[in-house]
Amino acid sequence: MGMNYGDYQLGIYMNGARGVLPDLPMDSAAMEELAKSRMDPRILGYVAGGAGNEYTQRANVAAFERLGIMPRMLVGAAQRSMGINLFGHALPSPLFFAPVGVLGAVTDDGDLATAASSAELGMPMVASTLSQAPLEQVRTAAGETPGFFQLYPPADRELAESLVHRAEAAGYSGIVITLDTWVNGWRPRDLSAAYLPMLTGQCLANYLSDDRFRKLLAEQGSTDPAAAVMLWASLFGNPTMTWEDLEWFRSLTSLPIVLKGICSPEDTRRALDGGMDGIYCSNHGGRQANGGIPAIDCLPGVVEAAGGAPVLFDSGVRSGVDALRALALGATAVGIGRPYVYGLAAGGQAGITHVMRSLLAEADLTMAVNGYPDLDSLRGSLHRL
Ligand SMILES: Cc1cc2nc3c(=O)[nH]c(=O)nc-3n(C[C@H](O)[C@H](O)[C@H](O)COP(=O)(O)O)c2cc1C
Ligand SMILES: O=C(O)C(=O)c1ccccc1
Repeated sequence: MGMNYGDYQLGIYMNGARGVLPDLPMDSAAMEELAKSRMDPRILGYVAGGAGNEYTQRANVAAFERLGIMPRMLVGAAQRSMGINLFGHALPSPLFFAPVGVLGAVTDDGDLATAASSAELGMPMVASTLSQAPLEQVRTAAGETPGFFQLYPPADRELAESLVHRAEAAGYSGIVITLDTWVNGWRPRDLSAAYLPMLTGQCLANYLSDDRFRKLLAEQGSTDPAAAVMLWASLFGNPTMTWEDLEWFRSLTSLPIVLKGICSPEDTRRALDGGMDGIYCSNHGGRQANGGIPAIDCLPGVVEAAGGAPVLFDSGVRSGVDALRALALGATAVGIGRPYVYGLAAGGQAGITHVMRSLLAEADLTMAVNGYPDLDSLRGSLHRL
């Protein structure tokens, strides 16, 4: 008899039958509450907060509730498959770890704990440029599971090249270039605490360990930590980038490149015409711009314009059912963001793994109940409420 991800449920009930309750919460909202009680208030504000009055952040989540899955009976869905193929990699599930740049500020080993969960679950991690452990160590900790490196292209092109070449050498399977964070959005929670983790020197390991960055630092005259932070701040973003730079992106690597932060069909076509290999539809969880469109409402247009190219999606996924909704709208793979960060804060690596297993189990059981044995059959099953 094959295994289904939903079997995680049975183990929990069996434990209960011998008097053992789960030591971690069973849904995203409860996990978030527990994490909040265990987090430093400034880190909590950074993770939980978003742009402006956080309308877009809330709307991202709320928009999922308007999408209902039609149940179909007597389909014989005893075995479900959630496997996907992404850039030639056969993956056991469609979930992945969205890039989060302050994992190392949540717990010292946050990046490595996430990578260890990635190894354990076969679920790819998109490793952020802003990590506390250098990208090489993160890759090693992810073991056999393929992973992607998320690049914030710095203003210095040689530094960008150096980071990409390091990612290639370390064994990453592709590069995710984030386009929506050239400047930091207006974030009242962080402003009230006057707190940005990177400015206290956290999560800059990829820069501090980089030959090009160190050369630039040496040229500045001072190599003390404050000077390194100032150099980082001056190089981090590059708001002058335009579509003209796609050729340069393409020249950086022969690995697959995915552009993150695309929400419009026009931009989707432009990216693919310019030689990009995939699209990552996301509004950064409402952290960057307020007053936007819920990301899930942008997904159908992006999928259509992508014409079969892989479409990754994140922003607002809080349950296994939300993941199914995004897959039913045509996403190839679904990124989990804040929920696994709360798992990390509440329970370390075991907390991350529990969050991901719970999402997978809920998705699998919902497919079983509703009569969808695989992800292809889910397509077109959504009804707008
Ligand atoms: C604390 C935090 C840090 C993040 N850092 C990065 C990052 O370094 N690079 C990036 O591309 N996206 C980053 N993101 C955005 C996530 O990849 C993702 O788009 C977002 O979390 C999705 O929204 P959700 O978590 O509300 O579902 C970050 C998100 C959070 C919550
Ligand atoms: O917090 C983020 O979402 C993020 O990715 C970021 C990166 C650099 C500066 C500010 C925010």
